Amino acid sequence: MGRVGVLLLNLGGPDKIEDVRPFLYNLFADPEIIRLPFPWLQSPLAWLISTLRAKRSQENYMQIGGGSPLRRITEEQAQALQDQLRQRGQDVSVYIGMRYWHPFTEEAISRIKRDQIEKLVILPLYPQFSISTSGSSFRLLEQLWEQDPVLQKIDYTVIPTWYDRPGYLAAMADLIAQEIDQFEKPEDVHVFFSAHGVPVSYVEEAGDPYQREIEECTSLIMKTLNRSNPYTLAYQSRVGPVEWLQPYTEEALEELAAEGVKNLAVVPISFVSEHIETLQEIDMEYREIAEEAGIEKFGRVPALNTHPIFIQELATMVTDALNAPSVHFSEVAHPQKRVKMYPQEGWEWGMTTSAEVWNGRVAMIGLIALAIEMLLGRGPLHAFGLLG
Ligand SMILES: C=CC1=C(C)c2cc3[nH]c(cc4nc(cc5[nH]c(cc1n2)c(C)c5CCC(=O)O)C(CCC(=O)O)=C4C)c(C)c3C=C
Ligand SMILES: [Fe+2]
Repeated sequence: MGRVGVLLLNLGGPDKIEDVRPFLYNLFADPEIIRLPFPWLQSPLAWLISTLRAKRSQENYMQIGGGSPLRRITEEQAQALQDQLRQRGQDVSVYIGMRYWHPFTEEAISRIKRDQIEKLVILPLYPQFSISTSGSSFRLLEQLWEQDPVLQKIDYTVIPTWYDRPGYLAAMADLIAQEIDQFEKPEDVHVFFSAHGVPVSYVEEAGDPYQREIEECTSLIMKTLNRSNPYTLAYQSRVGPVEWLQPYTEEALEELAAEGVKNLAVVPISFVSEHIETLQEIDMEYREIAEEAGIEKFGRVPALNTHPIFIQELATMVTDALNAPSVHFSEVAHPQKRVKMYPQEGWEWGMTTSAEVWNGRVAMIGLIALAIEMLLGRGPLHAFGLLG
């Protein structure tokens, strides 16, 4: 085998407070996050949403020290994985490709080309597949491959999803057991899985397997834990006006408290590193909601980060993938149907509901843009060079 590389895919997060707005812009400019029928609308809308959301998001990042720990933790995971593979006699270089912030996927690809990697394993750091996460990164890579004859010479393989791998389940069960054993009566603790949500339309209309994989994953973790504790699964971090997967975490917490649950161990389930949604949303916002509702002890199971069993499993996945037939983007990147963010999204000509909805939206965007322009003296019209 020639030079071997592993490309770890992740979301990326703002390193410092000034990065928050451009990070949000990159996120909302991704058609796998907001899909619009007119591609030309994507950038202005991303600009508008990121500008409107930046202040609130910055306040949240300020509460966790002014930036995301994601880059540091992903670098630690990459180093630990490289060490583990080298201990197993596999001379492998590990690269990090973030979707929305540095080091960007494009930067990782430049390094992979510079190092003349001949065999590449592509491993998303998302245990469950979603169109909005692993799917988005695979789409980007597929486009880079299509444009670049040098990349086309690399013998690559993709690991699309790995929520059911024994080492991952064992590491999660180990962290949960450690947390519930800190309670006075471990057998009474309610295990509360909080997964990152996605809009319902991703699952129901675009065929995203995310919800099914999350449900199977929680059940497999509980089997691996092998204790009789009751458990609940809910979804956090919804954004925007559409319906997301339910139950929502805040409502499920209040319901459990109303049922008399006093001891809770919250398990972040869809991501393997600490990040803003564990450190700020769960540890601060949801803790407050739960305690106000009557939960007496709110424990939080840490994210895997560099848990040794987890790192060993990543290494095993890489060696297994090197010995198995290759899996290509065309087999994993495409949702079965078109993603719809809104029920009326599909365009139909004529005096139709969809035309009314889209006329209304365009008018709303115009009004909001005008309001921002009038309030701030700067706004989208300046940004697009329409005003001096
Ligand atoms: C598996 C995990 C994730 C899924 C699924 C996911 C979908 C998804 N996210 C947004 C919008 C935002 N996500 C943001 C941050 C963020 N998202 C994930 C993971 C998943 N997202 C992580 C790990 C992070 C944090 C990165 C960090 O800085 O530590 C943000 C920005 C933060 C904020 O302003 O709240 C937004 C916005 C959508 C719309 C979506 C599915 C369509
Ligand atoms: Fe997200």
